Amino acid sequence: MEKLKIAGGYPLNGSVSISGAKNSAVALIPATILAESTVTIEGLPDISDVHILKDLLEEIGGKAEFSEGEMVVDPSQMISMPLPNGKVKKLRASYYLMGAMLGRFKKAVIGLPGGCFLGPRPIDQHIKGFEALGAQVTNEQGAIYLRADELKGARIYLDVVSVGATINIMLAAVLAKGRTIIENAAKEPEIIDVATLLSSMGARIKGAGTDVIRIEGVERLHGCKHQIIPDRIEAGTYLTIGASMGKEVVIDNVIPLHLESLIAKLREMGLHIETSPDQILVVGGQKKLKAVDVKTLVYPGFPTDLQQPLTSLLTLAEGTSVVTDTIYSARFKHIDELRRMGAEIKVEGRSAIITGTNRLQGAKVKASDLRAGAALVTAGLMAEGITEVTGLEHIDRGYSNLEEKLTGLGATIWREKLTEQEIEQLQNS
Ligand SMILES: CC(=O)N[C@H]1[C@@H](OP(=O)(O)OP(=O)(O)OC[C@H]2O[C@@H](n3ccc(=O)[nH]c3=O)[C@H](O)[C@@H]2O)O[C@H](CO)[C@@H](O)[C@@H]1O
Ligand SMILES: C=C(OP(=O)(O)O)C(=O)O
Repeated sequence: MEKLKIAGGYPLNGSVSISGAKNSAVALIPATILAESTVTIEGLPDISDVHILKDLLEEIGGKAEFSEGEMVVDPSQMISMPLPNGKVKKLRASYYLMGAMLGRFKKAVIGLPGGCFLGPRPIDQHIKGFEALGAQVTNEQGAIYLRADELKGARIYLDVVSVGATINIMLAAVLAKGRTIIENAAKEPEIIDVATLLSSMGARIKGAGTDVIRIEGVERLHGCKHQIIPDRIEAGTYLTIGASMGKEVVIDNVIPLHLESLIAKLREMGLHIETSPDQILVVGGQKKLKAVDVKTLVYPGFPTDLQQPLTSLLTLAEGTSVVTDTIYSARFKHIDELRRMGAEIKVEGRSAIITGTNRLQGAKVKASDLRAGAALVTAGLMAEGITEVTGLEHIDRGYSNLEEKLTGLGATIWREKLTEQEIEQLQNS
């Protein structure tokens, strides 16, 4: 086990290149199951979620090679091996194995997913979609059993706008007979990315990125090559870091349109931001930042995944900010840790109320989930003195080469092994 150590309080400068999107990668990799020949995905991030999904493809008989961001998957020998336990529990997106395996084999057994605990994260809308397509679905001792004699297109209205359910139903429907219509679909850029891959494989999909997606089932799908989109959440994290400690920080390999809600908020706080087709420049440290109110919403609203890092930045703003998470009921586990660093924050229901302070102080803190980790690293860079962050298994799910990227901006951040005593303390905490 390891910890990150950060010597905070120093200005950052330079450029950082953004990796491929985690939330696309974790759907694109399972989508390869649907093809009859080799699929190559370029630009994948080097994160644990990607490595685990590669292992899971191998567990079901696929051949997968991953190096320098490129994954080559030969799905021809895959079988519908049950995966009730084990690695499926380590990430959220293992739920995409349900849609992809149901689509290809008409049967699957997949353990309920893991991922960040942010309050209850049911998958009832995924199941509603699979059932509408003709599958029988049962939950037996924490694993979902899916089986269909035949999948037939259907009209499916999502009661909750869900990224996962939208993509999972797409995966199951592309090889179903006839037309599927997903209404009240999620519109996140990652959904368009998955639809682009599936279309390159021969699927017929219209409307991805709008709230009505139409799919005409096809008989078979073939291999192809696909370039993943950049990670808007990783980019937003570095943008927030640049806003807090940057003199001039350039975020490279990004689609600024995907981050309009964050850019608008940062401008409202008084930051100078410029965009070009694939870069964002943020100029920080010029004047005191203004407090703002933020409410997380489905895309193109402010992303819940950036709520936690933004909270760290708001601890420096003049006045009181209110951050409300409308997507998750318990995405505030980073707040107690920020308080240890001197932040003045109270949580009321789904809102965090942040009173700006002059300076955070380095402390020993623990990441309870992926973006809590991003928030604590951001706070550590802002704080005076040394911050130690544990819980790196969460951060490593979503940030490729974090220390290298931050060191490239001039940060002093490094990893150290935990001592036996520290491991014991963590286990008892
Ligand atoms: C792997 C991945 O892409 N993860 C992202 C995905 O998660 P995930 O796909 O799990 O999130 P959803 O969009 O499905 O969830 C949104 C909301 O809908 C609820 N819900 C969802 C499905 C369902 O069947 N029933 C239901 O009630 C959830 O509890 C949550 O409150 O989108 C979230 C919202 O942008 C992001 O925070 C995650 O980073
Ligand atoms: C919540 C997240 O991830 P997951 O859905 O994979 O747990 C996230 O990326 O912030």
